[in-house]
Parts: sequence; C-alpha cells; structure tokens
Amino acid sequence: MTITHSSVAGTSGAPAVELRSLVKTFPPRRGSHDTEVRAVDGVDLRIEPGEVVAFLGPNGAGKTTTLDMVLGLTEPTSGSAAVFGRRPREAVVAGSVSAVLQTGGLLRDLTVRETVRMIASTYAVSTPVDEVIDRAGLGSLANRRVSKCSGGEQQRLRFALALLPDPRLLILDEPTAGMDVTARRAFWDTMHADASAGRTVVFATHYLEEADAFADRIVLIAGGRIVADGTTAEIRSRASGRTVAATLPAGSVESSVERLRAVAGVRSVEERGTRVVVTAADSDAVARLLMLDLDGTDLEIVTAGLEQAFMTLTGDDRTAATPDLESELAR
Ligand SMILES: Nc1ncnc2c1ncn2[C@@H]1O[C@H](COP(=O)(O)OP(=O)(O)OP(=O)(O)O)[C@@H](O)[C@H]1O
Repeated sequence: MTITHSSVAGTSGAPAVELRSLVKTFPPRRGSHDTEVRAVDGVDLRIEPGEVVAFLGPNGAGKTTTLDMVLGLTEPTSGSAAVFGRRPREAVVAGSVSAVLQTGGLLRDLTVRETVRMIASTYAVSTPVDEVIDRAGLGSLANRRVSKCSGGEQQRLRFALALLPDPRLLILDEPTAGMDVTARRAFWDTMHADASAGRTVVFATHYLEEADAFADRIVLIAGGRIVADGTTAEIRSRASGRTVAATLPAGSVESSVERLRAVAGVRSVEERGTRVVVTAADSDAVARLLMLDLDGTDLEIVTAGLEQAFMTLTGDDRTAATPDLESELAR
C-alpha cells in the first residue's frame, strides 16, 4: 500500500481543531416535562495537526454532537468551533476535513469502484480513485456491489470516500460499530498506515481497547463535558490507581477508615464488614498503613485497568444513567 499525501503535511500553524466554551442545547422532547438537553456543556479543546485523538465516552455523552459542530453540521448554541483556523463549513468546502459517520447513504446497486468514482466526480480536485481504493484496503473488492459488501467493508468504503479530498483532518464517528473483532482490527491497520503519514484523526468510540490501541490521546467525555484529557498512559495512571483490600480487627474498623480517608491520594474507602477496600494513587502507602499501623491481614493489591479508570472518571450518577456502558465494557 503506497501512501502519498500531498496536502496532509504543511499547515498554516493554526490548530487542527479549536473548541472554545462550546455549548449545544436541544429543546426538551415534545410532550416531555424535562428541561432542555445540554448535549455539550462547555467544551474547551485544542487538537494539533498530526494528533490521533479518541473521544471516549458512554452513550449520550455528547461525542457525536461535538463532532457535528466540528463538521459544521450543526451550529453551537454558544462558544465556537474552528478547524485549521476557519469556520467548520469553510474547512469542509475547502476539503480540509471530511468524515466517516456512523451511518451514511451508500447506493446498494453500485460497485465499490463506481461509488468512489461517483463521489470523486463531485470534487474539483480529488485523490485518484484507485489510490483511495487501495488505501482503504478495498482493492480486491473494487468490482463488488455495495449490497454484497459486509458492514465492515461498507465502512471501509465510507473511509475511502472520506479520503477523496485528501483531508488534513479526518473525523470518524464510531467507525467500527457493528464490526467483528477481525474486521475492526483490519480497519484500524488501514487507519494506522494512513495516519502515520501525518493526517490528524479524531474518532469517537465506546471501546476502550480501541482508544487505547489507536489513539495518542484520549479525551474522555461524560455528561457533555471533558472529564479527562491525556495520553492513554496518563489517563490510566491518573484515574486508575490501585485497589488495596485488607481485613481489620473487629472494633477498629471505623477509626481505621477515618485514618485511611485522610491519606493523600486515597480516592475511596469501602467497608465490607471488617474488610476495607481502598482505591488510591499510592497503594504502597496504604498497604504500609494497613499492615503496620492498623493490624490488617489478608492484604490484596489489584492494579486497576483502563476500564476502571474509565468508570472512575466518568463515574458518579452519570455512569448509572448509561446502562449500555457496562455491556460495552464486558464485550
Ligand atoms: N437532535 C437532538 N434533539 C434532542 N436531543 C438530542 C439530539 N441529538 C442529541 N441529543 C441528546 O444529546 C445528548 C448527547 O448525544 P450525542 O449523540 O452527542 O452523544 P454520544 O456521546 O455521541 O452518544 P452515543 O455514543 O450514544 O452515540 C444525548 O442525551 C442525546 O439524547
């Protein structure tokens, strides 16, 4: 697969994406007593050219609404969105940004190549049809009808279409939704090769593994706000910490819990009878306190993974409102 990006390199110095105090509200649904929906609730974000950024968050977090504003598909209620220093719609018209959205009409009776050719004809300047077919890994499927392509193959076709204007910024909204693990891996292999040439990629996902494996940076979104922003390693260490559990002598649990809560970096202390479960950034300090000062026994230390980090950071009542999240995580 050859990768030649003419317009990907070289930018005006403006950030690829700049969101300032971005807010989007929707009126309450008809007949509902709810107040307005604050889908995006004050987002500030700067993405530099060449970054690969995952928007990670549970259902209803505000990912799609934010991306829609980056693409100029919807106007902010307040605040602003800029793409390479321009208004989103201007950036779209200039071919600086394009998107692979969750759904998007494809004509079922056309072949893969016919589809790419048709969309290419709508651009004043476009990447050669066979080149995008090759880059999207569709070479062997070029003559297949869209109706005969699997969901994953159709998604790769949408990806090929998004590459036609050779955009400096590619937006992917849950690009692998509905794909099995193999198709998902194949899609990301293709994307990896493409992004390594310097394209800025912003994608929304529910899948932690996907964000972890593919993004340089994760922007964790919940309830319309950014709840964490950093490299995957930073997110993991910031939120996960470790869980330390021990059994305490009966009668001393209450006072011990108080002492544990006072330790710097302790995030939570849970009592289960005489057993305490402590989540903390510095598990060594907690373990020492439990064993040496508080006469704890049966010590257990568990490293929390990215999933735990995700739950911790998107936690509180918002996680409770997103039952789908747990089944996503369990997949
Ligand atoms: N057109 C609309 N009218 C009313 N409410 C809307 C509209 N679009 C989105 N919302 C609400 O805004 C909130 C954010 O939705 P959004 O689709 O941006 O979340 P998301 O993070 O992309 O979720 P998902 O992962 O499920 O796609 C949700 O509560 C949603 O119901």
